[in-house]
Amino acid sequence: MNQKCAKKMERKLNKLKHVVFKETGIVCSLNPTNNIVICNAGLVNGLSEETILEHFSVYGTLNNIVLVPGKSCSFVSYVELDMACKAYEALNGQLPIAQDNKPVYLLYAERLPQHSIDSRKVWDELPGGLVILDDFITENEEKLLLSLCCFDDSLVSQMKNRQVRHFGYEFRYDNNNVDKDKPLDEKIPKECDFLWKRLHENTDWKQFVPDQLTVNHYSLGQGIPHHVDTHSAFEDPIMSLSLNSAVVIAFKRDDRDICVKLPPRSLCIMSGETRYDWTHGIIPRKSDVVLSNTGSYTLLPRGIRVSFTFRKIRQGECNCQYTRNCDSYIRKNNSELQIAASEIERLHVIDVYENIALHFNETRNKPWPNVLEFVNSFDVGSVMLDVGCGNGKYLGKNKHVFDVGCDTSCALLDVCKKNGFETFLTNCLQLPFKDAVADGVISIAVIHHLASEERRLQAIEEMIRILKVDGRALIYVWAKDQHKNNEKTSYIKQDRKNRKSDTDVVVADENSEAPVSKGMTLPVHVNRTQFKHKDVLVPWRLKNQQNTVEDTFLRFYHVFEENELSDLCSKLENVEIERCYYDQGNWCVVLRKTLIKNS
Ligand SMILES: O=C(O)CCC(=O)C(=O)O
Ligand SMILES: [Fe+2]
Ligand SMILES: [Zn+2]
Repeated sequence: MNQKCAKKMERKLNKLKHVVFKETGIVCSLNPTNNIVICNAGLVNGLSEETILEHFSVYGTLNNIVLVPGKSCSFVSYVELDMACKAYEALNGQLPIAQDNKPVYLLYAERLPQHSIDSRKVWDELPGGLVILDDFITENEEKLLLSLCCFDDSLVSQMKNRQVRHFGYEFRYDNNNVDKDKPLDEKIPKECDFLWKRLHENTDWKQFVPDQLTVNHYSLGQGIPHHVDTHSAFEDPIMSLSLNSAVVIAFKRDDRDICVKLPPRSLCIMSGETRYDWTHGIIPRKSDVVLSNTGSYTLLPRGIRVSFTFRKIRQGECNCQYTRNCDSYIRKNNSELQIAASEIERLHVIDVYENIALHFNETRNKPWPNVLEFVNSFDVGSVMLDVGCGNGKYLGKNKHVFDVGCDTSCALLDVCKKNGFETFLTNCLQLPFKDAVADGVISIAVIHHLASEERRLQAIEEMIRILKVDGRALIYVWAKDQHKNNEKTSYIKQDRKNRKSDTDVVVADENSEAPVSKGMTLPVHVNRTQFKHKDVLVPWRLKNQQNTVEDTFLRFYHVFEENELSDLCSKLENVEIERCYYDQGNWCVVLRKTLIKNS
């Protein structure tokens, strides 16, 4: 390096030193230690453990890799000082792994950040009901099984997706189910029978004999997206035999992510909690990062992997206790909801708001900026309707428009009236207006209280009906995902200490249910936690002036998945979705009314 370059590098590193300190609180310098800081590449620029390991393990054994969420720096730690020095000399200012293929800049650090990467990603603890039996079969048996079903390798490697073959019954990926009345001619090969004898002799699974087999053939770089094997399709357990190559499979539940190495010839038994409540998936990549027994990170290259997944077809519906991923439970609830929808809305929405109106009013006075911006975007003289206006938080905000609110709660409309707003009483399913009279409609946190998809669609249809062509509507609904982009929403973040009003404290246990109508029950959501179900009862603890709890009410909510709201809106022929976004734990759309397309 000439002197000019050296000066430039020094200035660059000095600047980055401050950036790293600001981002992580870690002091770094040019004094060699075992820990190297990659100052300008991290999770935000798409750097992965795998890439780090690929380039840095060339110089020695790593005992830690730390990627900090949301940051553009990362850390690598070597077991020996001279390894770190060698890597530093070779890679500083050279290695183009940062964004735009710019070289990485390196410094040394005294310590690593406390909160490492994915501190959620764990290796030592298996989810409940997961068992891995190493060396379940011998190498000869592995060869025999591999020979049972040939995939043409030259053909396979050109395909984007893994190759799949079914025996006994076909698993259809279009509807995630099996045709139970259409068994295949090709049964599970007899050559597999020794597996069950061995299983019965060596484990507590004394009865299990599968009647369905899926063979997955993964070429290099292929994986399988996270999923739960459909509850109603297969019994418990599910067993997967790994052949030819090891792979890392991940199990996820809530914000936990457990990585498990499946060596070749091992049998992975997924039962109970693992089979029903955790998703499993294999990231598509060519190698995996594994934590060895000695605590060092190594790169485990993958080869072609074939897995034999054995299952037993379930007759009838599933009635497991793990309801969130249970298609049987969801289907039953949905059909019951269809029938009972209007009654549930009356008991668990309309009556509840009538009862909690005054208390609700005290807790709802801060308008959301994006809604205000929408309201303020209308011209002088525009006609605007707030469907489900509640206490009138968004009425009278734009002084140049003529705005009217409507709601099902007389008590909330009284609050509006006291503030001098125009309102009327109505249900959002039928708006008492002629077609095409309004320039704008807002409906904030309303249609998630409707208990069937048909009714939610009907409410949107009504809003569009009363809009003039080119009129715009803004709709907000509560999102099922309250952890979007790794940020918890204020709903999740608010804990007891900094909560202004103590209305939403935890009153439900995990998995508790409450009756709603005609023998039907719905899950009761635990406040301030992620949603487990889409149709839930959310507790409201009613407090009096003295701030003591008088009663608990359960409000019905249908919380929305990503894209669910926009998919629903797309069903209407005369709307264009102008914008779709996530705001304060809600999914939001801006719609524009159009003429009916091609008519
Ligand atoms: O390849 C594996 O081990 C898992 C396959 C799997 O999860 C499935 O086919 O449902
Ligand atoms: Fe699976
Ligand atoms: Zn189930």
